[in-house]
Amino acid sequence: MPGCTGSSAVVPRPATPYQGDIARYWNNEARPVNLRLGDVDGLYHHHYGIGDVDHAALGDTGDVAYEDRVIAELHRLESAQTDVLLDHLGAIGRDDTLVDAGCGRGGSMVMAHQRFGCKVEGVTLSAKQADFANQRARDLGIGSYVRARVCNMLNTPFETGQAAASWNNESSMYVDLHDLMAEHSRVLAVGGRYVTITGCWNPRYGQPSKWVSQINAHFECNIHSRREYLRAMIDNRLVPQAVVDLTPQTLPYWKLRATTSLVTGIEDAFVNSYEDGSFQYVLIAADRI
Ligand SMILES: C[S@@+](CC[C@H](N)C(=O)[O-])C[C@H]1O[C@@H](n2cnc3c(N)ncnc32)[C@H](O)[C@@H]1O
Ligand SMILES: CC(C)=CCC/C(C)=C/COP(=O)(O)OP(=O)(O)O
Ligand SMILES: [Mg+2]
Repeated sequence: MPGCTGSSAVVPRPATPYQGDIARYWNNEARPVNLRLGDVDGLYHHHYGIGDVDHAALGDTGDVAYEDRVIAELHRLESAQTDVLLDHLGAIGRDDTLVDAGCGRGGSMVMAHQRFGCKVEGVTLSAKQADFANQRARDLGIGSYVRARVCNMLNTPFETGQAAASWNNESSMYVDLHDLMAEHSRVLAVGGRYVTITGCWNPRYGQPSKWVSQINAHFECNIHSRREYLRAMIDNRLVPQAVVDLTPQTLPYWKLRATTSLVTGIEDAFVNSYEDGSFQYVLIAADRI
């Protein structure tokens, strides 16, 4: 993808036909489950939630406002997921630069800036997402800190060693992991921190299960195995210092989501694969040595 742009005015050519398809997927994506949750507080996520459901906050299922409370609770759990990712970035100062690889509509970037006060650079293949994220940053008065560009995460415009920390939040299943970790390793300062939260198939199961295949088809992505993450990191000077199995913590989110009118049809594949052990929801944090 030659160059990167901060707007949809000039969109660089995708590096591969596949990336063109992924750009089209996200340029066309407008699922209510994502927009209704983001409308709660203006933080728009494209990832899943973790944590216990606050059933007291949901109230009576017969209330006319019940589904609105479920939407707010699902969103709270998705923002809680971002907080756990940010907890693993280490000590970040106001003068640092963070990189969000596959930034979506920018909810994690806004939360990172709100927590650390620093610059957050995001890349996405989707011009629509980049424009949306940049408009949200302008609306919040943080446009000089939070910026999304249309750019391939495997070929970013960032200087070598520029970032104190970088992450993939449910965006690593669209690229080759060795290519990805090589680019993070280049952009990160020595001693910097890389974090990913991802769904990955469990090598103890053997191969991707039918549920994992359904998720791949649903999102046009290519879920990796947990071992591939660790191997690609270690081969690229990224030494894992935390590997956290978040599977038990994401199941409550999925079971609550499956009760709403916002279901997209993929809920059973996530619940079944998490419960049969073929698929895991994992956070990996690694130090750039
Ligand atoms: C499921 S969304 C996650 C968005 C965001 N990380 C979040 O947590 O809300 C996946 C994102 O990865 C981006 N993506 C996929 N392949 C990419 C690539 N090669 N370069 C840059 N972004 C990519 C998509 O454009 C999309 O924004
Ligand atoms: C854990 C894995 C394998 C995720 C694949 C990446 C992905 C599409 C995440 C959710 O995006 P979204 O929030 O747009 O999806 P949905 O419409 O289901 O909420
Ligand atoms: Mg979603």
